[in-house]
Amino acid sequence: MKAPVVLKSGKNFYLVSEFSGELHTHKGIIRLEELKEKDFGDTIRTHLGVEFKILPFRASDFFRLFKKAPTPVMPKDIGMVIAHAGLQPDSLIFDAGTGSGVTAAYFAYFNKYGEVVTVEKRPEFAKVARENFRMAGLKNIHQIVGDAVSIADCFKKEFDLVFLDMKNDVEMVPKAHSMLRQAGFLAIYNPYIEQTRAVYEKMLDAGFKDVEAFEAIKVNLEFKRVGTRPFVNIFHTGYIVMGRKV
Ligand SMILES: C[S@@+](CC[C@H](N)C(=O)[O-])C[C@H]1O[C@@H](n2cnc3c(N)ncnc32)[C@H](O)[C@@H]1O
Repeated sequence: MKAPVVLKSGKNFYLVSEFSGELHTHKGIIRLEELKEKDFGDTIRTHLGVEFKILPFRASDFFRLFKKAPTPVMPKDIGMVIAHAGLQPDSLIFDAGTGSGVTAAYFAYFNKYGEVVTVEKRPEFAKVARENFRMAGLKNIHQIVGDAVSIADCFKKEFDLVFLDMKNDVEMVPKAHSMLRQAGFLAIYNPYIEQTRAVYEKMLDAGFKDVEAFEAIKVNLEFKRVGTRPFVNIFHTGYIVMGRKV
């Protein structure tokens, strides 16, 4: 078994990047050298005797265990974009801004034979994302540090999907139209309604078709002895506007 691995006890998860030193958890200290003799599915104990299950680091852990710089997009929203765009695994994707790299990582993971170009203007965030991509073993991501608005001019009509989660997204809309191949999709994520309306209108102006604005709300079910009811951890994350170049 090789690093990285995930240690799980109840609802607590830890990402371990090397099998040396100590991991201080809120349930006690784990000597990481002991992991060298273990396999996935085994358990390891803290000095207080609490067991942690050893699991592989998978895409389902990206959102939970990536180091966070700016707030990442949640899997429920990324999943909507991937399905709505009918993403094929050999696509060319433009992602701006990179932020913590969660969106770019999911795009790269589900785009095994393709490439992701991700652009971030703040070098310190790009560094966090780079480390996340390395931990996740993702090799099909190309990082650019700079302003996506000017970098967009360097690309031709070659992208299958452009995803924007950044400032100046309205300004990016016509540029995204030029960068997309025929039948390619633009998806824009925004936490606020005013900005969502602005990009929606700009997408219509720029010639995008089938433009839709929506929100994905995840409602969990709580099963109790007295009955079952819905509960929502986080009600609102962001609005997504999607349109197609046809
Ligand atoms: C909310 S974060 C993106 C989170 C990312 N989608 C994720 O899932 O981890 C927005 C990022 O856009 C970057 N940004 C804002 N304007 C930008 C621009 N014009 N060019 C490149 N990056 C930009 C910010 O620095 C920030 O890191």
